[in-house]
Amino acid sequence: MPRRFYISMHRCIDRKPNHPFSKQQLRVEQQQERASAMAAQVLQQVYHSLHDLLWHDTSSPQASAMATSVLLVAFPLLALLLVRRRLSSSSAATAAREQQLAKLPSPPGRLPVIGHLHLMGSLPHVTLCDLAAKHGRDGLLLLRLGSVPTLFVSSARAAQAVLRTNDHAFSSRCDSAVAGIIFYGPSDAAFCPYGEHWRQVKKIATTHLLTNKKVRSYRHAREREVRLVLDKVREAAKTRTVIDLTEMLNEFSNDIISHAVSGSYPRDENTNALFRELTEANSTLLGGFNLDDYFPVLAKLGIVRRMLCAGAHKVNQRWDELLDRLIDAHERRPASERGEESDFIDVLLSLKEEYNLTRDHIKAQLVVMFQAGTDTSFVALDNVIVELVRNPAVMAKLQAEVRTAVPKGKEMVTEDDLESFTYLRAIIKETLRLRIPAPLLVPHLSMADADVEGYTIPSGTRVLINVGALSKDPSYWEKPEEFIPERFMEGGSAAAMDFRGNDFPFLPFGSGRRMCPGINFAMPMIELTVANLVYHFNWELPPGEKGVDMTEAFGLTVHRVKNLHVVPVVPH
Ligand code: HEM
Repeated sequence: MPRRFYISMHRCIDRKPNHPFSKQQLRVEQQQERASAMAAQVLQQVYHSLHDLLWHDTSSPQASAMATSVLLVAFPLLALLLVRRRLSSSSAATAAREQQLAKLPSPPGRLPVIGHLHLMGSLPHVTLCDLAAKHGRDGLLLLRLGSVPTLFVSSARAAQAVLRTNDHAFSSRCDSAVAGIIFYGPSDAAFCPYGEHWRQVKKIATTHLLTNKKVRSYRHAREREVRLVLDKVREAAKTRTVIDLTEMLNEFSNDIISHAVSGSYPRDENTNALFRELTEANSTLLGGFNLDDYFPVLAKLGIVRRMLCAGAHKVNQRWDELLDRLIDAHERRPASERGEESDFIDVLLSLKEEYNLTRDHIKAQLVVMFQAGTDTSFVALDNVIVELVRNPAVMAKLQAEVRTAVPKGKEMVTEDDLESFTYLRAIIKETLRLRIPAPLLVPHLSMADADVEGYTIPSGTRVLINVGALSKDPSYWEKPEEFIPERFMEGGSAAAMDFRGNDFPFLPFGSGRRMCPGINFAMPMIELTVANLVYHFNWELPPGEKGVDMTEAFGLTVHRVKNLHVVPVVPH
């Protein structure tokens, strides 16, 4: 807290009356003083608790931004809450809700105004595991993050109760002003609240954009993009140059999605780079600390909302211009030129009447495909390569699988070759188990009271499913912290376990109504890329480097802080 603000606040509290009062005036004055003193105490607590975040946890800009934002809003918010306290506590519905919430296990240390926010730290998925282990019961833990009750789910049984038994109650998304701007409403498939519109757009994603048939139609585009990566790596291998493989794979994932969204018409390097820049800008906006996630009442105030949303409006304007340009170009193109490989824009335009889609609805679907598809796929792909570099025996076994099946000297491994690579698929599964790109899924919101493990979870509760903890739960996984792809091979301890939403200890794509519709799109892209990278090259760490830095950062996805730098070597 700025010292200037702190001192002036105390001056205000220490002020003594300098003129006589009536008894009633005096009582009012005393009450106000008590409220002010309480406010000062609370702010002092807030200050001390957040002090650590601000000054000792500078590793994450998100943590600092969060702490700063909380400090900046704490005082007005507290005043607001003090005024509203009487009103809200008199509501019977609120009281009943509070009673239900009070029965749930919750960690100590809850502060006024910010609740448990100060306990989150810079890696919430890690902190939450620790808190759940210490204070959770029946796989459940209730946190008050700002003014929002948040249920944290960390057992496979409780996850099943939320995502399967009560899926209908837990299938909405939380209100977010920033997501509303970025996703035109939000009216996209991922952030749109549950309802008829969401059902329609999710149906479009699963039955028109991301079907097996559609994904197969992009096969040549995938192979072409992989070939471009191989060319770049081959150049570096000639001189044993260190390459930033993370950066290369990020660009590659973005290009693949760009192709699916807008095809090769009218696309160029600049458009791809712009897509990438805007997707990253969205990730920063959505993955950062957003006040309205924790203080929705405050965020509804005009001035606060304007401040919160300024950045989102700027980014949205740039998306808007880019997408308008691409949609216009697609509309001008004669139908005869579209061919079999129609892209997402073609498909959405063809569904306009059937689904009553406005231009903004179409744009929302396009933006979300970038957002949901790029970062997750890229992080998964990058993690696979990182684990291979860290586990040379696994790398050697995979290379043997691929190099035995594909004749030496072939220009590239194609999608026809992938079928027989069972070890490759086991490696991808094991990576998705040990390093889940979205370890808390996307937050769900309950729309009705629902029973979970004997507790009533009231409607309006935000729910985070810690799928990262489920896939390391020792009651389901042998040596859960070790990278052992063999567990997924025939005869292995997890041979029957799959990630398609039916095995609750293993949910990297979620489960139920809100499950990811992009598995069929992501898998061939990851398999094809990894198969080619290990078929053509051996991989070494740069001279002098002893290992890969695995420090993580939390955002829309969990990714490593440092990029993977490696040296490609052409085998003899
Ligand atoms: C390895 C890659 C991927 C992973 C690990 C992944 C993971 C996830 C997760 C965890 C969710 C949230 C589920 C929930 O909230 O319960 C999700 C939602 C979603 N994903 Fe993926 N995803 C991947 C790739 C893709 C791709 C390639 C696309 C599209 C091109 C895509 C599109 C979506 C959409 C539209 C949603 C929102 C679904 C809804 O809210 O109903 N994802 N994904």
